Amino acid sequence: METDVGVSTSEEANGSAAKKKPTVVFVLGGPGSGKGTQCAYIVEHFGFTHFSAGDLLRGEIDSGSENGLMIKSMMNEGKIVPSEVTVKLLQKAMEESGNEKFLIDGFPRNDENRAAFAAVTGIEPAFVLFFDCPEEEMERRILNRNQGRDDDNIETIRKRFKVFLQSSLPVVQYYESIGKVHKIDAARPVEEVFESVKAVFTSINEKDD
Ligand SMILES: Nc1ncnc2c1ncn2[C@@H]1O[C@H](COP(=O)(O)OP(=O)(O)OP(=O)(O)O)[C@@H](O)[C@H]1O
Ligand SMILES: Nc1ccn([C@H]2C[C@H](O)[C@@H](COP(=O)(O)O)O2)c(=O)n1
Ligand SMILES: [Mg+2]
Repeated sequence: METDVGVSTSEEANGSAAKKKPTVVFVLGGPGSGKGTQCAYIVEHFGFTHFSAGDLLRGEIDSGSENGLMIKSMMNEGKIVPSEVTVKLLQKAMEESGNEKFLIDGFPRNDENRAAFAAVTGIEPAFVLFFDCPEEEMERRILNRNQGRDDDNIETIRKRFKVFLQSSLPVVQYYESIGKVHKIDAARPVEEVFESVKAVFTSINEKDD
């Protein structure tokens, strides 16, 4: 097991009673690119807590909350749920976790998500992992996933790809423009992808020492 990654700190220079802000890494990539799979490995090796925005939203549907029906119908159309809902779920999950290092998977999905998270939490990501994978490979993976997700059908998958290109890629491009993206070739076998991911976290660990 590797040591923890302490990638960002917002402690004030004078060190007076300043509260350290959590370290957040956004994990982005198209539907089926392998975000959840790689996050499980990162958790094991680097001590992060993993939150998938999609999983939190599915949990909200299952809990029978008042937003459940709206979330379900948006997800079945491959649409992005209003940021207010998703940011609240992420903030609550982080507060309750007891950890200070988070992988946030599948978020921000659009510029509204990005701005709302920054405004509500005051947190900017330490960096962004972007899993780059061709659409045909992502489609193949999703169709073989068998996790019983309502949105893993070809009609919704195509809608999700369209939303990814139109709304999510521009967010990756924004973070690229400010030098925060580590792009990973995600079309390779799981272990090979993780070697590249590990190199990113290890090099950040070393820089921090
Ligand atoms: N590198 C890989 N090579 C082959 N299959 C993979 C690879 N990574 C993940 N998979 C498989 O592809 C499917 C999708 O992976 P995963 O659920 O991690 O993707 P995701 O990016 O989280 O997708 P989504 O955005 O839909 O939640 C899973 O069945 C997983 O086992
Ligand atoms: N920030 C987010 C993340 C996810 N959703 C919705 C829309 C997605 O199609 C669906 C599934 O997400 P995944 O598990 O594939 O990451 O959840 C959203 O509206 N906003
Ligand atoms: Mg996922």
